[in-house]
Amino acid sequence: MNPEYDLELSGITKRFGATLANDHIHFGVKKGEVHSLIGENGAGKSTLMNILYGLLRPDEGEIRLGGKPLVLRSPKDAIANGIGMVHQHFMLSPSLTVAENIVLGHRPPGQRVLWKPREMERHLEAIRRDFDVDLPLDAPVSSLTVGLMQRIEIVKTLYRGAKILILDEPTAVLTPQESEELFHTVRKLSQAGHTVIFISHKLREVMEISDRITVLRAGRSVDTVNKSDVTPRLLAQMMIGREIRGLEPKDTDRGPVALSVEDLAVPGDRGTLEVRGLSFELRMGEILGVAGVEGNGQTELAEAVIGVRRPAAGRIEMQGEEITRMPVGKRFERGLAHIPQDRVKEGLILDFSLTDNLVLSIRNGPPVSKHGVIDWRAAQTVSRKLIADYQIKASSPEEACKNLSGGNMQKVVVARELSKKPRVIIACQPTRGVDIGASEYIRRMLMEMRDAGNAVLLISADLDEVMELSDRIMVMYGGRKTGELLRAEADEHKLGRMMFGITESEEAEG
Ligand SMILES: Nc1ncnc2c1ncn2[C@@H]1O[C@H](COP(=O)(O)OP(=O)(O)OP(=O)(O)O)[C@@H](O)[C@H]1O
Repeated sequence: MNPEYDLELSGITKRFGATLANDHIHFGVKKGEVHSLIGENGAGKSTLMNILYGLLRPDEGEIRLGGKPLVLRSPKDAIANGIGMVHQHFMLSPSLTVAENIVLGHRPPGQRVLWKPREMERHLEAIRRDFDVDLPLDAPVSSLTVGLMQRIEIVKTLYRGAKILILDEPTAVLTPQESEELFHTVRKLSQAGHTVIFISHKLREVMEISDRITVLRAGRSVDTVNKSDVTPRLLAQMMIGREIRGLEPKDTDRGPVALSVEDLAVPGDRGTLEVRGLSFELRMGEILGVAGVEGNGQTELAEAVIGVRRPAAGRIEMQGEEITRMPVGKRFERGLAHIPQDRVKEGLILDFSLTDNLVLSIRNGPPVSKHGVIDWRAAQTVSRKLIADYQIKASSPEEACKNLSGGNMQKVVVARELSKKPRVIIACQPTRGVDIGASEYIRRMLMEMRDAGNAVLLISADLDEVMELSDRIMVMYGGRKTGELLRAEADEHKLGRMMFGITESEEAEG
C-alpha cells in the first residue's frame, strides 16, 4: 500500500469467459483529487469501476481504503464505505419529485427509520450550499432536462454519504453549458475533500478537469500521470498505442440534391411543434452538419426524415422523390440509413448476437439468405469482417450485444448502417461515447461515404466534430434555422451565437 493513496486497487483481474476485461490492474487514488480514468472502448474502465462499486467481484486482486482491506459484495457495501457511482443511464423514478428521488429508500446511518422531513430538508440544504448545486426539489423528474437528472444522481450519492464519487462518462449526455456546470460541481466537490473518479473519452475535458489521469489499454493499466506532465496527443497515443492521424477534409463537388426539406413542421412528444418551418437542401457528395444545443428540434427533424415521426406540415424529398409520408421500410430500401443517437433503445436488440444485429436484421438477399433461407456461414463471414474492420471488441460473433461495452455497441450500429451501402445517411451523434480510435474510424467512414458521392446529414452537439467533418454547417435553434455557413466561414464564435438564436443578419450587425 502506497501511503499517499486513500484508495488503492491492486492486481485487479476479471475475466468474462475468454475475455480478460481487467488484467492485474493497479489504480491508486488520493483524497480530494479529480482522477480521470481513460481508455478506448472495451479497455476495461467500466469493469474496474463496477468492481469498485461492488457490482462485480474481481477474480483476483485487492481493494484497500484508508489502508484497510475492503471486500465489496454489493453496491450497499460500497455506499456504506463512502463510495458512490453515477451511471450513464440514470436510475430515477420519473413520476416522483426530485426530493423524493433523492431520499427514496435511504435511511440515516445507523437508524431504522427513514429521514424525518425536517432532517431531510436540512441535509439537502447543506449539500446544496456546500457544493453550490441548485435543484427544483418539488418538480417531477419527468419534467427535467438530462443535465438536471444527472445533478440529482450526484446529489443522491452525496446524500448517501459518498466521499468518493465515480462519474461514468458524465458529459456524454450533456450540452457544453451543462458540462461547464458539472465541472463547477466537480471542482467544489474536490475542494471539499471529496474524491472524484471521472471516466471520459474526451481528452479536452480530461485535461481541463483532472489532477491525475490513469490510462487503461486492453485491460491493463498503461500508466498514471499528472495532468501537468502530458498533452492530449500523448494521452491519445497512450490509449491507442500508436500515433493518431488527423483527418483531412477534402472539398468535393456538390452533386444533385440528396435530401430536400421544405417548410417542415414536426411536433414533439408533447404535441408542441419542435421543428418550425425548416427548409434546407443536402447535396450528394456533401456532409451537412446540423449544429445546435440539444433539444432544439434536431431529434424531431431526424425522426421525420427517417419516417418514425409524422410531420404536421411541409415536404421531404429524397433524390427527387417525395417521401414525406412514405413508410420507414421503403425509405430504407431507397438507400436511407440511420445512426440513431440512443443506440441501446433504438439501434440494437441487446439479447441477440452480434451477427444477428450486424447482418441478419438488414440483409434479406444473397449471400446471407437465398429464397428466404439463411446461410449462417455466409452471415458469419460478413459479420466477422465487420467486427474486424470496425475493431469491435467481442469474444465471438455469437456474443450477445448486451455484453459489449457502450462504445462497442455504437460501433455495431455504425458498422451495420454503413455496410448497407446507403446513399443518404442520417447520423445522429455518431461518435458519442466512442473512444478516439473508434471515433477516428467512424469519422473517416463518414467522410469516405461522402467522398464516394453519398450524402450525410450529421446531427451533432459536438461542435468540434461538426466543424471537422462538415462541408456546410446549419445551426438550429428553437426548431428553426438560425444560420448556414460553409466550413471555411465557420468559427466557434459565429456558430455559438447562432446556437443561441442570433441569426446571420443580426450577427452581421454585430
Ligand atoms: N458482462 C460481460 N460479459 C462478457 N463480457 C463483458 C461483460 N462486461 C464487459 N465485458 C467485456 O469486457 C471488456 C471490457 O469492457 P468494459 O465495459 O469494462 O470497457 P470500457 O473501457 O468501459 O469500454 P467503453 O468505453 O466502451 O464503455 C470488453 O471486451 C467487454 O466486451
